[in-house]
Amino acid sequence: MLELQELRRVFGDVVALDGLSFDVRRGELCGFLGPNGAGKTTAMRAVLGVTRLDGGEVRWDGVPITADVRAGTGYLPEERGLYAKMPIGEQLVYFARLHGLDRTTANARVEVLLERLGLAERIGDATEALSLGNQQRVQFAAALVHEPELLVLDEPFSGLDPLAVDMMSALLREQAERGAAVVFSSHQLDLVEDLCSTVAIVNGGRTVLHGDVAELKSRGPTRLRVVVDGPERWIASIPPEARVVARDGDEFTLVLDDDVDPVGVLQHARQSGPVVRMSLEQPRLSELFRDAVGEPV
Ligand SMILES: Nc1ncnc2c1ncn2[C@@H]1O[C@H](COP(=O)(O)OP(=O)(O)OP(=O)(O)O)[C@@H](O)[C@H]1O
Repeated sequence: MLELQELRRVFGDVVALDGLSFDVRRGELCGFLGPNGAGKTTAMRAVLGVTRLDGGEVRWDGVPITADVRAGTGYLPEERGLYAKMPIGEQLVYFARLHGLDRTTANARVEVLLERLGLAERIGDATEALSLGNQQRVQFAAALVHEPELLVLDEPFSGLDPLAVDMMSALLREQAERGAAVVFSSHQLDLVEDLCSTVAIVNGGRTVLHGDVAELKSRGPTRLRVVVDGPERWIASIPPEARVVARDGDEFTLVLDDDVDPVGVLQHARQSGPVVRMSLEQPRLSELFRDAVGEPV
């Protein structure tokens, strides 16, 4: 398991990490979220030892992370780095070999990965001949070609088309399923909600929400979606414990305080006119994010 414990990093007047803590277990796919400047890149760089810490500790399997573990980690850095002139297949085999794979295994892995990422035809092309999105696919392949136990990816999905997002999502899921601890930063909250088992949300260098996605959603406030025929009279008398957070024509979304009985709210609505449709819903991750961070993404 990867543990970030009370990480602290200061750049001049800026406190980039202010006691940031969370952990990622093997088999877990963790979305690392936070507004711009929240400290995600700095924290990931600290995990890899690319930036030093002013306090706190990164641990792997219960002990301070070693240079060997760092060297074996699959890392997609913010500043992407591929050899511009080298054919992508050769390059990936080279990275795999650096991580100790024999040539046959390296070749086989690279072939499969390029196929899975829709780049099989481009195996002999130089990086610089590829579009930026395709270069990113190659960079992504470079991070996981050696099947690392720990994968740390800085915004792997940014700027990718939906097909690439699907391909990379499937590969990331498989990495976690084979037992790797996977953490990646993203601003794509719906994608993270679908893909990740856990999330860590940071703001101002501190963790403001961390845990299992399903559990966090179930703990969030209940939402009631109601379609009422002729709702004007009802709206005027909705109790303050049931706040209308969205309206689309006759469809209302209400957030209910914990102690409010949705049935009571419904009965109240029925007195104003026929209720055409109603459903109880859990909050979206984007709402939990906004609540935790206190501002829009
Ligand atoms: N090398 C540096 N020198 C000075 N300040 C830095 C440096 N690196 C990061 N910072 C500052 O630390 C804070 C955290 O930055 P960081 O890049 O970790 O945020 P982030 O969460 O990755 O943001 P984004 O979502 O925009 O990528 C910011 O205020 C940033 O300006």
